[in-house]
Formats: sequence, structure tokens, C-alpha cells
Amino acid sequence: MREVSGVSAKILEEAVAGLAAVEAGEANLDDFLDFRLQYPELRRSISNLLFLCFRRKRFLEGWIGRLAARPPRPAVRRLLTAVLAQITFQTGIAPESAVNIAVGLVKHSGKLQEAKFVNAVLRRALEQPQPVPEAPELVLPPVLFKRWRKRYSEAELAQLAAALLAQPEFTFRAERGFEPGELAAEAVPAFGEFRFFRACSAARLLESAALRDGRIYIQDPATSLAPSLPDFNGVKSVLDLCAAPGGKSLMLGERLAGEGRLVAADRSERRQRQTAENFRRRGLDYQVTVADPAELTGEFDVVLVDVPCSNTGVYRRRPDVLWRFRPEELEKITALQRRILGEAARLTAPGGQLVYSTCSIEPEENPLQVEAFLKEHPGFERLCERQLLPSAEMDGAYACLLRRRASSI
Ligand SMILES: C[S@@+](CC[C@H](N)C(=O)[O-])C[C@H]1O[C@@H](n2cnc3c(N)ncnc32)[C@H](O)[C@@H]1O
Repeated sequence: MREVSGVSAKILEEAVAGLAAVEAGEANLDDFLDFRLQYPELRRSISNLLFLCFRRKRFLEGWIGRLAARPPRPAVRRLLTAVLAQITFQTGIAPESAVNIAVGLVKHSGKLQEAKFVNAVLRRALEQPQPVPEAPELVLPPVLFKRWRKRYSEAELAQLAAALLAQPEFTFRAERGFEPGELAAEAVPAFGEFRFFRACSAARLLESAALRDGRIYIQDPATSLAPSLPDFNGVKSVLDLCAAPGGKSLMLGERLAGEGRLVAADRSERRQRQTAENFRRRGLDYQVTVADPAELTGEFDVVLVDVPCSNTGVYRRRPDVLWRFRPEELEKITALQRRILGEAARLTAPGGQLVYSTCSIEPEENPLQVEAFLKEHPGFERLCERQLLPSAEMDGAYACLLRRRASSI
């Protein structure tokens, strides 16, 4: 008994620390779970609770507002958020126990008045469970709802909200020629020749030899959009300019099928270690380079530039991105994208193809960025582009295929 409540208290404490770290901008959710857990052995439970807190943040914080006579201080709000998530959405812990553990934690920290407040708020919550809303305006962060309402239909907004609330499928890509057999429950739609599957069991997949030797790679099917766009006929050299950790480089390598040269470049040394490891597992000896795009030289038949972005398309798997979105930071990120895309243009051979991609659904980072690029680079033309919105099947993504005219300087 002692043991169970001890574990539950640790999970709650860690979840509250995670909410604080993300709110303070000290870490994103993935980094918190990967590098900052005090009890990494409890990662799965902590992660489940944190994902719920971010998926249901609007509802949970609105409920706290109605339950508490005065707004709680931020640390208490975070604790209440996590406990309300447990008592509303989790079945593994009895609601009464969740409340007792939370009150115990506050008492333990010596704040007796605050413990009384937390106890009163949570007891009220137990007495009056609330209907859980699904309407986009009550699910999405207000800043993004306001932006998205201007350009998406009601059906699209409902799709965007539903994508935040649902747990996405565990999907993976299988290398050409590899049959995943019992690892796969079914094939799922993807782009080009790439083959994606829904995993039968995440645990079995994570322990599989196929994952260890790189014949499968855990990925969302939306990632196949950008590498599927260029025509690989006669292509001899490929550059992936923002390659780490190598998800799209592996797909470019698969399309090259050993017929040419691939350079996977990225400015992050830490992330490039992962790219190199992914190539090693697969037995590929493509070049892995640590460099800022401005430092690279040469000309390539195909350049893929998967730029840093606001990530607003991938919130199914990283729900915290929606709450970290700041419109005022868009300008900074689009300026960086413009610079990197300009370098990519310089590295594209005459007649070569350039793929620009993001995992964002903001037009400033996508078609508007490309239009500005085309004005500044008349030697390029747009061949096609596609915007995917997050859905039940896949993440959001944008990709545009450009061509440098053969005669351009
Ligand atoms: C979206 S991620 C790339 C994901 C990768 N293409 C994949 O499929 O696995 C963007 C990458 O751009 C890199 N990058 C390159 N130049 C950068 C710069 N000046 N500032 C920030 N990130 C930069 C980052 O290190 C990061 O790895």
C-alpha cells in the first residue's frame, strides 16, 4: 500500500515538474521526458499524465477557474491540472487516492493553508464531475484557435481539435524489401513508394531486431511527403541540409538505392550523432557533416531542406507545441527559414530540384515563405506543393518542390 502511494506521489510530482519546465520555456516535453526525469523508471506513467495535461489543458484550466474562488498561484494550478487530469481521464488510480496524494504532497512541503485550499478545490471536483468538451473553441489554445478560425472551415477545425485529443497510432516505416510480418497490424497510407505500417504492439516493436538494424524506423507517414516529391531519374548527388536525426535522409537514401552520393548535413553535433547512428545501423556509408547551411559548398541534383519551424503540424505527438506557440516568435523563425532556404538555393545545381519542407501548418512558414523566395530567386520555379493538416491518420506537414532552371545563374 505504502509502495503504491509512493509511486503515485512520484508520478504526480514529476508531472508537475514537467508542466513547470515547459511553462518556463526550460524544456519541451520530449526533452523533459528524455533528460530531466528524476525517476526515469516511471517514464511511461509520467508521460501518459503529461500528455493528458497538454491535450486537455483548456478544459482542465477552465475547470480550475470555476472551482477556485481565487486564481491559485502557478505551482498550485499545475498541481490541480495534473490531479484533475488523473481523476477525469485515468482509471489506474482511484479519484479519492489521487486527491489524498496531492494534498499530502502540499502538506509535506509545509504549506498547510495551501493544502487546505487544494483539498477544498479537489473535493468540490469529486462532487461535481464536468462534461468534457470537444468543440474546437474549448479545446485548442485561444491564440491558435483565433488564427486557424480565419482560414479553416468548421469541419477542418473539428479535425484539428480531434487530432489534439486522440492518442495517435504507433506507426513505422519499413525499408524497401523488408516484410514486417507480425510487427505490423496493417499498412497505412503514405506518399511515393514508402511503406508505412501501424504497429501491432509498441513494446514488441521497440525490442525487435528489425528496429535495431534499421530495417524499420519509427516515423509518422506525413514525413514521407517531402522525400517523395523529387524525380530521382538520373539523380547522382543529394544534399539533406537540415538532416538530423536523419529520418528523411534515410528515405532519400532509399530512393537513391546506392546509385549516387548523399550528404546529410546539420549544424547540431549532438543530433548528427543520431544521424550517423541511424546510417550505421542500416549499413549505409553516406557522408554525415556537422555544419551550418552557410558553411556548405558544392552543387547537388536534389537538395532537401527540412527547416526548423513552429511545429504546429505535429502536436498529435508533441501536444506541448501548441501551448508554446508565440505569434511574436514567428517572425524570427521565418527569417531563419528564409536564410536557410537561400543557402539551399545556392547549393542546388542548374536544372536541379529543391524541396522545402516544414512540419508546420502556418502559411507564413509555408506558401508565403515560398512566394517570397520565388520573388527573390527568379531562377527557380515551383513545380508542386502540398499542405497536410493533422488528422486521425497522420501529422500535419508542408512540402514544396522547386526547380532551378537550367539556364539560371
Ligand atoms: C525539422 S529538423 C530536421 C529533421 C530531419 N530532417 C529529419 O527528418 O529527421 C530541423 C533541423 O534543422 C537544423 N538546423 C540547421 N541550421 C539551423 C539553424 N541555423 N538554426 C537552427 N536549426 C538549424 C536543426 O539542427 C534541426 O536538426
